[in-house]
Amino acid sequence: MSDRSYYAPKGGLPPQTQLLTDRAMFTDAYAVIPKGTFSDIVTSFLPFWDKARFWVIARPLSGFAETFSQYISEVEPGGGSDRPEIDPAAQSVLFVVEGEITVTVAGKTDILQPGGYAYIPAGTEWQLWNKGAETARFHWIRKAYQAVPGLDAPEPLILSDKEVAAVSMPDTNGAWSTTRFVDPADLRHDMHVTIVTLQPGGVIPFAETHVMEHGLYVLEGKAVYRLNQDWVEVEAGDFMWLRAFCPQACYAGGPGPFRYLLYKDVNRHMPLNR
Ligand SMILES: NC(=O)N[C@H](N)C(=O)O
Repeated sequence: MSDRSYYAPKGGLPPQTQLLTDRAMFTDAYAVIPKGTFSDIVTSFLPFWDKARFWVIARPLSGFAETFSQYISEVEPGGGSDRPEIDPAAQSVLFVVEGEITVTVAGKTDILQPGGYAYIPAGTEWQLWNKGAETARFHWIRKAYQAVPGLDAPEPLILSDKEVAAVSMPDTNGAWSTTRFVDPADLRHDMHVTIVTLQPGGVIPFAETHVMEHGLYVLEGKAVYRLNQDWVEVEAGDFMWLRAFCPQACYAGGPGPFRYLLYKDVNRHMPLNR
């Protein structure tokens, strides 16, 4: 551990006069972790990382029903890791929101800036360092890869949201669109991380109720989101975790686009009880 002061909480709490707990929610069907709650005292540190801290915003809870973990990751200049992952079963998606990270995946190095996306297959050697002058912030989403006999493992991907066209959802005339980093027809993948964009006034017009679990991190804008039987106001910086079959819909009520990073488990059979 090079610099111990980095690992101490720096303060950064809301003032004693302010109560920000009203929007945080944890229910059987969903959780809302609003941005005001990502304070210094709720961070995690991880083995083999330097000058890095993580807000764990999703993790498998029951050990069976939930599929993924998601971290908001913060790496100071000069920080990073030569051994970021310790679980050979874990595949990862990285998505940069601030600053710049240098990522080497299977010996190939790329620099990712805001909007940068990396898919790192399970069992792949990778390294990540912040060689820039600013603190870097990125999402790190991990899922145990479900291999299927007869299907090859997917290869690494490095992309940016600027080079992937958003595709309008059917019959919405662009009011609701999705940016897909992975071809939905590529069944080697068992998780998708996409960007969903709703234009002002755009809606998800019915309560989607499906087996896929979600992590939703709001990148931009404001909306009211239907989570199970509740309508919840959300804005940029908030996180929502939705269990399988949690009904969900949305109304983008802010003056600008509403965009979120969406995790979804896909393309696999469900385990059966024997
Ligand atoms: N809440 C969502 O954005 N859900 C997506 N339509 C989805 O499940 O793909």
